[in-house]
Amino acid sequence: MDLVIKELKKSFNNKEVLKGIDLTINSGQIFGYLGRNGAGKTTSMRILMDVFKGDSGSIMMDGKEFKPTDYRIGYLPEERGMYTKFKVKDQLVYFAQLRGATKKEAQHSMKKWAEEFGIDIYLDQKLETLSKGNQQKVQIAQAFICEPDILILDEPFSGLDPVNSKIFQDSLLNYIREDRIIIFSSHQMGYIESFCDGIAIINDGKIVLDGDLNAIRKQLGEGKLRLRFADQRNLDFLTAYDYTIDREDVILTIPPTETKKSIIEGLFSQGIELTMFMDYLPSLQEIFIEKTGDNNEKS
Ligand SMILES: Nc1ncnc2c1ncn2[C@@H]1O[C@H](COP(=O)(O)OP(=O)(O)OP(=O)(O)O)[C@@H](O)[C@H]1O
Repeated sequence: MDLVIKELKKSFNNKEVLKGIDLTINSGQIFGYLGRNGAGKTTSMRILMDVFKGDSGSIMMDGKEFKPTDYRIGYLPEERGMYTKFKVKDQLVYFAQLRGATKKEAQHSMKKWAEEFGIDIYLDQKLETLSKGNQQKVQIAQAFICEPDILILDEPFSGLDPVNSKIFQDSLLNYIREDRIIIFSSHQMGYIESFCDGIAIINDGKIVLDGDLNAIRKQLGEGKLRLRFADQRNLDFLTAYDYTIDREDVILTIPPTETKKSIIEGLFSQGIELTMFMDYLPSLQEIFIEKTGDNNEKS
């Protein structure tokens, strides 16, 4: 499946929140959607969910107009919204039925996902009697129930301890299928880096970067080298170069007159003890700050 969003705009009270979003989201992988607080992520996801309409623009699925009612959509909202006074099992069955399941299918799916996330022992308890982390697992089970075609997860890891994070990561990776779209929004860059192939960064209502994460890292790292020296206290031999320090490493910009090879050979010929050198690949955090930081906002 290919979900293609074009020129999507949305204003609230005359304030333009989405300023013409262009995005392509492919099935069969986890798509990472990033942006600073208030950038417009939730607004875009809510339009996809048909909570409200965009003011203009188009959303197409496989070349046809996207109709949310044609798909099962699982949503884990950032502000968790379940009924705290209801029993866990009743809520899960309710959400399954909302997604079009019969009572029998709903019961079956409720049991399956409750077991998957280890909350089957709480099924007869009211949600409010569970710990925060266990409530979070109920919310996650709710998103997966009835195997949605489109799964939208907003900060799914918040509140999970490392063991439960791992259970959730495994479930998420198992869930990937060619006929499923998974959209994952988080401020925790490590998770996006470890799961997502395609990413998009939204800043102030516009997409400022999108594509395959590995390709983006390669492209943005071009022309730079990561070097590590046995002794980093005195780097006088680098004065001719433009470089920055990243913990124990030096990130060096290759000048137009030189190549990777000439730099390394030059260092060796001076007898400098180089313990590691590699192509520089910026982290997602560095990319994010570069694309959404204050300097960028002013430009
Ligand atoms: N229903 C609404 N009415 C008025 N303004 C809204 C509404 N929903 C969102 N906004 C505004 O739209 C902007 C984008 O909000 P949105 O929730 O989409 O951001 P976000 O990227 O999801 O942020 P966060 O990372 O903080 O969750 C914000 O300025 C927000 O105040």
